[in-house]
Amino acid sequence: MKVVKFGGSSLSTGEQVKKVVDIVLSDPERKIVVVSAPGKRHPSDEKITDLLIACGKKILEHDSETEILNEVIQRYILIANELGLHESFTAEIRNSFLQVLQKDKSDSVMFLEALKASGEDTNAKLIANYFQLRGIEAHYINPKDAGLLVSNEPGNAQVLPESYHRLADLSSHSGILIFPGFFGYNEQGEILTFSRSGSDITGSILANGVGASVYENFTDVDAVYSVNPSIINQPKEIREVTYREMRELSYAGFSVFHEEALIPAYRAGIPVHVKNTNNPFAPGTRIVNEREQRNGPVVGIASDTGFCSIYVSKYLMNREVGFGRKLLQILESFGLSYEHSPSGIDDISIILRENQLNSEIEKQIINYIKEELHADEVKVEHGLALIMIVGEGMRQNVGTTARASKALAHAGINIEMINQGSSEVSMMFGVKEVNERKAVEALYQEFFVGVLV
Ligand SMILES: Nc1ncnc2c1ncn2[C@@H]1O[C@H](COP(=O)(O)OP(=O)(O)O)[C@@H](O)[C@H]1O
Ligand SMILES: N[C@@H](CC(=O)OP(=O)(O)O)C(=O)O
Repeated sequence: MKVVKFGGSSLSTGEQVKKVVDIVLSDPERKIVVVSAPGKRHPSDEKITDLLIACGKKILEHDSETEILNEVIQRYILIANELGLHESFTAEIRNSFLQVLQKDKSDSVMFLEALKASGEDTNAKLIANYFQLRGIEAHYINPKDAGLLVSNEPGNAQVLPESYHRLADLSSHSGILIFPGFFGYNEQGEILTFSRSGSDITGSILANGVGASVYENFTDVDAVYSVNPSIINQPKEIREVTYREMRELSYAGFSVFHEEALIPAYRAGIPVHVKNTNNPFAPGTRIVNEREQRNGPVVGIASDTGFCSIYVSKYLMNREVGFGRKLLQILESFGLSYEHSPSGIDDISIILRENQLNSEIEKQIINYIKEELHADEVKVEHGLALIMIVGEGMRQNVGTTARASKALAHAGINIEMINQGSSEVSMMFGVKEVNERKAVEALYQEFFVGVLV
């Protein structure tokens, strides 16, 4: 049995939904279908989820939501009409949104959670309806009825372990099951969403629960590319990548697959296959436990912006017991999470996402570290991009750091920091954000041009 997930880009129009249904029907193993809300039809379009968030904010600010709400409803009606669904169903769509808007707003966060989830929920109902119109036994499945329990973390929910055995029952359900992605329910029966793009996570959880033979993730590109295609035109495709490599690449910027979506599939040993809805016969990319090392040490180069570093130096820091702990405790007291912490004998840098800071918090942290830890110097550097080169082959291969540093030096890029992950499958370079593209291009040239991956 296969679990198949279709992203928002695969469901943005009626034409796209028809392709999705054809793909599902072309393989009888494709039984559980996870769907996102309709995504962008063209680059300047808006995703339904973004429209719903904007709509919810208007309501909570007592502003008029009518225009955005109509836009949302019209998008579904357009799709429903393209698919030839019955008029009574289009009326149902309108009513279901109006019902969500009637919900209690005293807890604004939970109200927004329910509104966000209604994008996937409505789409799952719509798609089930279209399967039925084509004469196929298909059922919309509600995540609460199926037992998808999640933690109480709005916009960042985590699956609760007891979900898995409950979800296992889906495998004995008749027909094709259409399951809305992106959300589950807490123990009180309230809706909570995963982090953005989290339908990938739903698919992986279901694949684990039913013990699928494969989790197919359909999107709008032929494969996971070795580098973000918006930086390099037509980059090399990755045929096979390990869970560990993909986890690092997703974390570091490969938005094609959600960074949290690998773990459930990995734990159950289920391969993930990324494929293109618009070109389903392309081989795609397989995410597996082990792969053959054929084409050099690096499988992919990811990058992301929006980081800053807190640099702390103190003479003889290495001899001071508990220095690192105290420093991290200060960050914890401000509720900050950190990404990396490269260190030397007398200094340490803590890399954070800079959207967690503002000038006031920054000032307080600097003073706190100076006073509590008697640091010689504390400074914050903004506008950093992190470039991650990833590959299992880096563990056995000597000289990868040297090649990468040389390539960056040739391109005239100053490396602000280097950090090699303890797993030795990744190496991170911090550069100024303005140099992100140039750095990725230089590294791509070094590790991929002329190499078959
Ligand atoms: N390394 C990469 N390989 C492939 N696509 C990538 C990569 N990095 C970023 N992307 C982007 O991810 C997009 C697909 O992800 P997303 O828009 O979330 O799809 P979906 O709507 O299917 O969930 C691609 O269109 C591409 O622009
Ligand atoms: N619709 C949700 C969840 C999701 O996974 O969407 P997509 O498949 O379009 O990335 C979001 O936009 O976050």
